[in-house]
Amino acid sequence: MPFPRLHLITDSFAVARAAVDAAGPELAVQVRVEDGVDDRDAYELAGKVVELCVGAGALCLVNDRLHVALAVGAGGGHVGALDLPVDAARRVLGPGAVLGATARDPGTARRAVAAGATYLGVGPAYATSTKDGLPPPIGPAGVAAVAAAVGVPVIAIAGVTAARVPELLESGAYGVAVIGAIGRAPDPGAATIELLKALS
Ligand SMILES: Cc1ncc(COP(=O)(O)OP(=O)(O)O)c(N)n1
Ligand SMILES: Cc1ncsc1CCOP(=O)(O)O
Ligand SMILES: [Mg+2]
Repeated sequence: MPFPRLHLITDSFAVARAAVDAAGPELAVQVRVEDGVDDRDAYELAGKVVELCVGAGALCLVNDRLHVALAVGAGGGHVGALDLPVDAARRVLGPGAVLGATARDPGTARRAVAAGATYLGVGPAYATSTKDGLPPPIGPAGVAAVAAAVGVPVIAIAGVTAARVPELLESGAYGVAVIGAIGRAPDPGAATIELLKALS
């Protein structure tokens, strides 16, 4: 199965289940819990999501907490500027794991790939209310600058909707990552299908 173009970032098993039921192996589910959540709760959620994903052929990734990713047998993890450095994360996960890294500019992107990143989460592409404290959006042009600089999949993140997917693909993005477009949708399964159609 090719690397997934649609990445759902969530801390809800119900949302993950609806999206996996709709997308199966075309989906990556990144388990991302708030900083105040205990490792035990993160472990229990991630274990349920991994079981769901394995049964459907979907990829499960764990945000930040790579020890939890290893403990539950996830496909890999994602790190940003406040997490383990990419080279350390690669050593922790091992050579075969999927390792995502956050980048918003070509220099950071190149360094992350050189350090062992499998894919890059690139943004914030647009403004979003989901996460506070983000730097200014880089827009499709910023995504394009990163995509032109690296040879790994670029997953655009922040403010992503199905309507914005075409311009992101045009900019060179391989795929997208979303929280709200699926997680806050009245019907997460239908929202998942809408995003997959936009990505196809
Ligand atoms: C696919 C993807 N891209 C970017 C991020 C953001 O990661 P990070 O910068 O470490 O911020 P937090 O998600 O930890 O708040 C991501 N998680 N996934
Ligand atoms: C975790 C994260 N990192 C950069 S933006 C973001 C949140 C994206 O949420 P949404 O898809 O609802 O804009
Ligand atoms: Mg992080």
